[in-house]
Amino acid sequence: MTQSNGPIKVDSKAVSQQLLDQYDTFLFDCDGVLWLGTHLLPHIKETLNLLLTQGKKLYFVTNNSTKSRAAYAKKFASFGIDVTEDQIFTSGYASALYVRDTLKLVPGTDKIWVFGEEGIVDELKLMGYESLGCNDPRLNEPFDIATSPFIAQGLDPAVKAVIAGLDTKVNYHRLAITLQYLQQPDVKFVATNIDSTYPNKGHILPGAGSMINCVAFAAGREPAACGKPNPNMLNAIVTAKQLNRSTCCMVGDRLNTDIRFGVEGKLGGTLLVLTGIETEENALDVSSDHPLPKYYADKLGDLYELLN
Ligand SMILES: O=C(O)[C@H](O)[C@H](O)COP(=O)(O)O
Ligand SMILES: [Mg+2]
Repeated sequence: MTQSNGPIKVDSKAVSQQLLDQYDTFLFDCDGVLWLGTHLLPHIKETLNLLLTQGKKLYFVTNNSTKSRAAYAKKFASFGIDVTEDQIFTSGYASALYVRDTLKLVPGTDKIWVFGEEGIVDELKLMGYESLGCNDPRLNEPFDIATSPFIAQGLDPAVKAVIAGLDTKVNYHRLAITLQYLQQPDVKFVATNIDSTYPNKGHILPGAGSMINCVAFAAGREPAACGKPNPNMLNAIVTAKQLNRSTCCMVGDRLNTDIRFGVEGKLGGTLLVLTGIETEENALDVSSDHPLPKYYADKLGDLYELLN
């Protein structure tokens, strides 16, 4: 059933075709839209192929910073989906761009402390930056102020920024040393993204924002958050790919990141899918603090199923 005022549900062949006809470019969120962890959602491959056969351009815009763009290309390949690195944008990449283009840190001289995973380190490395923290095995040791090498050796004065993101190895040692850097007033504080939760198969798990808030609260500081809905991330994509915003559609599973990104970024359309974070009730809640999508669907694969 479609709504006359508010989001239109993609629940018929006509609406599915109407949606496809309006846009020449689709920006896809990944977690909760394409997959849940290592589980590919139904008819994703078929939907992407359908769009390609209709001549659409496809880009993938994820707030998940745990993998680099190169690692994501491999993840797509593992599902038998042919996506190249230059179609992928991550919040880790957006954070590295921020360090280089806004903070203007000097590669080879300035270092970055990473409270997060490899995806951030790899993107920084491509820009010539050395990072500390992340998966340094010494951080896996239980924290003891008397024995922590990070406390004993003191802070590295070359560290000029902390980048914080989703860290599935989070522990007190990582939190404690990250806080030491954040107590330095000249060390900038960068967050990959603000997602409070992360959808996996059958479970909603703590997201990057929940971990970042822990160190932000301890430090009494507010980070610059680089992923969706930050317009700088969209500007970077629009410029790199020379996109016409009015013919782009953002597809996501979260209102306060994906749909806000599309609406405030003045993209022609937004499609919310219900395979991740949001429910149908949220999608239709006109009293919501967040912008509502133009369209919503139970799942992305419905675009394909309704047309076949
Ligand atoms: O907490 C996180 O980092 C996010 O919940 C998650 O990984 C977001 O990924 P996206 O849905 O943007 O692909
Ligand atoms: Mg998502």
